[in-house]
Amino acid sequence: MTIHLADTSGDADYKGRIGNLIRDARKHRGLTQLQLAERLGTSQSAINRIEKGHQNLSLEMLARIGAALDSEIVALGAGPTHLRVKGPTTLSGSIDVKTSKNAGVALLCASLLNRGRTTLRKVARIEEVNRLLEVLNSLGVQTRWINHDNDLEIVPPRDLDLSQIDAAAARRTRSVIMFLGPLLHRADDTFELPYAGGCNLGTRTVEPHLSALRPFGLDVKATDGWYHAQANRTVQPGRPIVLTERGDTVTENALMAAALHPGTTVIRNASSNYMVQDLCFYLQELGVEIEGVGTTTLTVTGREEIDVDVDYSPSEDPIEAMSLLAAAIVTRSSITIRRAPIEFLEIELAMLEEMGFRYERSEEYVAANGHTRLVDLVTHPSDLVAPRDKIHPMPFPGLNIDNLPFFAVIAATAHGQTYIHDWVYDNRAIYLTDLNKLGGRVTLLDPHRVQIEGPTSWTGAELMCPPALRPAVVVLLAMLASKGTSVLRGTYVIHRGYEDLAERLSSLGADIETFRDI
Ligand SMILES: CC(=O)N[C@H]1[C@@H](OP(=O)(O)OP(=O)(O)OC[C@H]2O[C@@H](n3ccc(=O)[nH]c3=O)[C@H](O)[C@@H]2O)O[C@H](CO)[C@@H](O)[C@@H]1O
Ligand SMILES: C=C(OP(=O)(O)O)C(=O)O
Repeated sequence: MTIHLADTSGDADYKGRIGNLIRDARKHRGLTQLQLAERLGTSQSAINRIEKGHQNLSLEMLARIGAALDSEIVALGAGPTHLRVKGPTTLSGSIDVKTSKNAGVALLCASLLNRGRTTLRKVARIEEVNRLLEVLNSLGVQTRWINHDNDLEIVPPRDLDLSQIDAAAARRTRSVIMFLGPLLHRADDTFELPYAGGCNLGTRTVEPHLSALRPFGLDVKATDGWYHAQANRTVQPGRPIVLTERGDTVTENALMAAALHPGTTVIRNASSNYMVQDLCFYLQELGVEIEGVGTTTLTVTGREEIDVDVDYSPSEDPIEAMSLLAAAIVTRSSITIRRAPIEFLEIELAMLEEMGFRYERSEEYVAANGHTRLVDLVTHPSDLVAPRDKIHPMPFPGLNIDNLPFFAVIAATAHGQTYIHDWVYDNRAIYLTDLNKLGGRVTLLDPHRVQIEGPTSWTGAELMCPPALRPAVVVLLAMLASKGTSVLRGTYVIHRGYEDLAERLSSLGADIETFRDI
């Protein structure tokens, strides 16, 4: 993938300017061209060409140069990125599923419980994680990517300082709400957090979080864009905490509050979803006792203080695995999806089988967290038919709500009419009608239900990313199957949850270019 220009100054001029920046940064670091080449595993003549502006540079190479020179100037952070997709594509080859966004963000929040060093292995290097790292850094937490495997080291300070919190970063992610559980124990009696942000999926209540934390003595009022929290540490849960919704992050907040509460807490109607399980396994490594992992009743015996150097490997992302399955299905491709967390995909695969999807799966093996069952999946081009019944999500072990949008693009390739019922989010189904701009026939019956008529003859078009992660990826996948050139603008929303998705699809044979307006 190559950076292209949308301005009039010309490609050569742009490459020359980048080359100058790299030369200046190298000199500033006191390195010779040869020394920089050695750091990058390339030749001195390649560095010479880059500095002279005679070399096309991939974003990955620019990132590596930035890391080698410890220099922001080649990070090219400014301006939105867009994708240009040429189709239709047939994919081939193998791809590994990366670790999940949702476990990643939960574990970053949970690291605040620990006074010791947390090392997280192969963390998804995505914008959602970057925003949380910015917030953690602003509290005085030291974080460091320690190698090219995306292993991340987190060292909290003795005392957290919330006075300089990076509110701008915090407001771009909803996950910051999971700071409440740890901060209840680690902050002053009175503290403030900026309102949580994230994708535009309609109203997402925070009330279940507040009522789950109230039994631990946390009282939160929301005014002027801030949560004003008051912790009364003499209050302890006297009876089981019954969640009113089986939410993932609310369960995680309750777990984190319970982890530093030295008594035993019972959490009922807990989510047993994948990210909650990863959090439980991490907390167990910290010495917190948890019974019932994978069920809806969690019994947690916390600790007065946690000060452990811990090493944990979050598991692979079922939503990324589903995204890759959808990519294979809509492009009628045979690919191998390695490291798919099968226990969180079983219902999705059963539904796909009912629609006529053909695939093979390997023997199961265990993820690096020592618990989650993985398989390799080999997809085959399949003629799909619409399912007889509606497709709808349920809390785990149901069809995952974040996987539901992928069934829209899959249904659009199937013969017949498919109904999809998203009872969870007020706004997400609406964005699925963006598929119509590429030739889809998606009818919004009401804000929660769509009817999809297939099969579709996809045609390339230019559109903005819908302001929601999964629908944006769904549009990108339809573009892979679309005839001609498509442009997808403003892809931050995709980078929020996927690491190098365009590059990785390109490595399977997709024709995708990233470009910016500068
Ligand atoms: C960082 C993270 O882990 N994010 C996930 C988490 O967000 P998170 O846990 O923040 O999800 P929310 O609490 O916002 O719940 C999502 C929506 O579902 C509704 N709801 C949820 C549970 C329930 O039993 N009844 C009910 O009505 C909520 O009111 C809300 O409208 O869970 C969502 C639902 O699985 C996923 O889409 C998100 O990817
Ligand atoms: C809705 C999602 O996540 P978040 O909770 O980060 O908005 C998602 O992953 O699709």
